[in-house]
Amino acid sequence: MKVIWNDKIVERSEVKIDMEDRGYQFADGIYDVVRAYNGKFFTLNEHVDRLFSSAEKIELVMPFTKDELKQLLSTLMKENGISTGNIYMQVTRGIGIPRNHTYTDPELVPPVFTATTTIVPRDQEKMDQGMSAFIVPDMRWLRCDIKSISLLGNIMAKHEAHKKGGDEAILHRDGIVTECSSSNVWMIKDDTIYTHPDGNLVLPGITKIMLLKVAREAGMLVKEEAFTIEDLKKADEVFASSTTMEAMPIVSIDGNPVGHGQRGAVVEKLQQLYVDAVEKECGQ
Ligand SMILES: Cc1ncc(COP(=O)(O)O)c(CN[C@@H]2CONC2=O)c1O
Repeated sequence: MKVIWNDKIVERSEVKIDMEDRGYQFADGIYDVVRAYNGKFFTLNEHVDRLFSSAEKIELVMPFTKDELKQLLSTLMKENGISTGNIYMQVTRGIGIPRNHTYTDPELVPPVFTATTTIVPRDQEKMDQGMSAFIVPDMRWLRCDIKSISLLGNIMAKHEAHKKGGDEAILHRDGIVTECSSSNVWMIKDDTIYTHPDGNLVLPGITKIMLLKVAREAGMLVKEEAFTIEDLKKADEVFASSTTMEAMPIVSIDGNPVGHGQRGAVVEKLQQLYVDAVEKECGQ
């Protein structure tokens, strides 16, 4: 498998990351994950726009234009012969010698870009069966809108859930549900769909944007409104959304069944609407 290292497509073994790269020492960097189906990217523009938005928020100067990046990503997908799979891409602020908290000068120190591909078919069985989640306090910082590689808060939360046998962690701040450790979270009550509004407490998920769009186009009632842990426990259906999971039912929370303990009709409909949107953009 080839990878991207800065502006070149190379063998993975050729990549050399300096031990004083600020991404390695400070997690001073950003990332994004974009998915392709049938060899075509889905919502590539939205993901590239978000990556550039994250860069702007941390004053990181991107090393190429959006079009140059899209071209590079398309070439990598073709070189690796990816039909249905993901690209993980990240940018760090580059090498900081000597180590210092203040930012390196982008005129002197180039950022470091890397991207890798993985072949990941849709996990239809998991999407049918659903996953389990545990509620974990959201201990992250207050700029969760930035897709940062500083993910300790996220991975520690997911680890808490895994230790209890769960697939995902549902995060809350003083009882208000925000999102999951690596996905947005939604609940359905009396056929109304709820998810936390965008802002500094959640990542503005691209899958979330797409689900809001297709749900509203289908005449479904959707509210971008925060809800509490108590609301969540009384929900008829709960699901998570991300580029890699699409709309993934959550059928148990803290070991207790959600609704009837299986995927509900609203989530199943949303899954199909999302698949239809994918097939419209990427073909069958
Ligand atoms: C904290 C968090 N919230 C929400 C989302 C959903 O965003 P998208 O709908 O744009 O994917 C992600 C995606 N996390 C990516 C998706 O796959 N792997 C990841 O780390 C995430 O990490």
